[in-house]
Amino acid sequence: MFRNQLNSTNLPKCRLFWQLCQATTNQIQTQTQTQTRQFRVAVIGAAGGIGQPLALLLMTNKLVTELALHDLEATKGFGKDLSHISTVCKVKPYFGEDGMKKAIKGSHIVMITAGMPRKPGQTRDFLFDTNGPIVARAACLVSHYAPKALVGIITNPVNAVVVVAAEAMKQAGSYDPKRLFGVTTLDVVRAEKFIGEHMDVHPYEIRIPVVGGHAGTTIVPIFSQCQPRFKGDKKCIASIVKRIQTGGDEVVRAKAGKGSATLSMAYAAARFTNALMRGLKGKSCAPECAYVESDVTDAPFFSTPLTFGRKGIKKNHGLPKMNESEKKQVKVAVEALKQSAAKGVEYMNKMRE
Ligand SMILES: NC(=O)c1ccc[n+]([C@@H]2O[C@H](COP(=O)([O-])OP(=O)(O)OC[C@H]3O[C@@H](n4cnc5c(N)ncnc54)[C@H](O)[C@@H]3O)[C@@H](O)[C@H]2O)c1
Ligand SMILES: O=C(O)C[C@H](O)C(=O)O
Repeated sequence: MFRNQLNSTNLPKCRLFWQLCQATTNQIQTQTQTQTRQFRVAVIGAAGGIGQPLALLLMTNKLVTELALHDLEATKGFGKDLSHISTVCKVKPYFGEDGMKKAIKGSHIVMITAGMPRKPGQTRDFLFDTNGPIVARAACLVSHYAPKALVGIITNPVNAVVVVAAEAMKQAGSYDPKRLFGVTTLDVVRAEKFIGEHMDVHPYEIRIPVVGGHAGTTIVPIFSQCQPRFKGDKKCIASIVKRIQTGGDEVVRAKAGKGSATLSMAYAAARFTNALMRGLKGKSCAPECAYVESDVTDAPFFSTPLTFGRKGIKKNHGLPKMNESEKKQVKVAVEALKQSAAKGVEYMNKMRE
């Protein structure tokens, strides 16, 4: 129809009409895109092994409007690179000590991945002295400049530094336990992958809660609640549990001194961020496990399945039904997590003195 009109003698008028139609269509498309893409997400430690692939995955998430990328190292180069990707997401690179505040300000979600990864032979706990202060500072800035933001902490040792973050936020004057999360999604991702491989089922179809914390025996996959029902004997379960608990060591060894899990972690963090954003939008999402302040056990922080909403945690589903062996594993985890939490609190108390 438009082509016919364009062939007529009335060309200038038709062209104007055509341009108006085009402009309206573009406007509608842009509005639709911006209506669905509406969150500013800050990645702190963005130039690192996890930060870069996480930024790439978030760039392609329809819910992200703006990515604030901060690192002590320069973020301008890879920020520029990302900014050429044909999505409507804007990239804002920041660096240096001052840049963190600017990256955090105005963000709906802050993902913290800043800090050292471990080397073969080291435990995650070994990183506490280096990474504790980094997380404390970031948490303090969130408290001041984005007190309503949801904060995901990836930096290790998660079991202790999430407590450091909580204490830092309390000291800074704004802490909401519903908005602070230790990211343990990689343990769930590993469980889905290893169980999927064992049962010859697509990992997307596996659902299994992994409760506790994020180190060794504090990682407790609840096989009795695996869906579809796990097929395998006790020996088989024990060997997959062990592999999930030591998945991080497996990668650290394979990388032979060049860091720890980055790509699988970026995948897990992107999945977790997406779940947080769906909650913020009031959309439904399958529960995800995360390490949060909790009264589910005697440990002050504990990972259990959570449903997210507009203000962070909407529902903590608590401990799933467990068999005797799983209950024993949780007991062991609780004792270790009490110690990790005490370490985090003690550190922040010393900082205050
Ligand atoms: N939660 C988990 O499941 C999980 C999984 C994998 C790794 N991790 C942890 O994530 C952390 C990061 O791992 P990575 O492989 O990306 O390390 P990396 O060394 O590749 O990157 C870390 C980045 O943090 C930056 N950084 C350091 N101090 C900073 C500060 N004060 N402000 C801003 N940026 C700062 C560094 O410049 C670097 O670019 C490690 O502590 C690692 O143990 C956690
Ligand atoms: O193992 C590590 O140090 C990194 C991370 O916590 C992981 O589980 O891969």
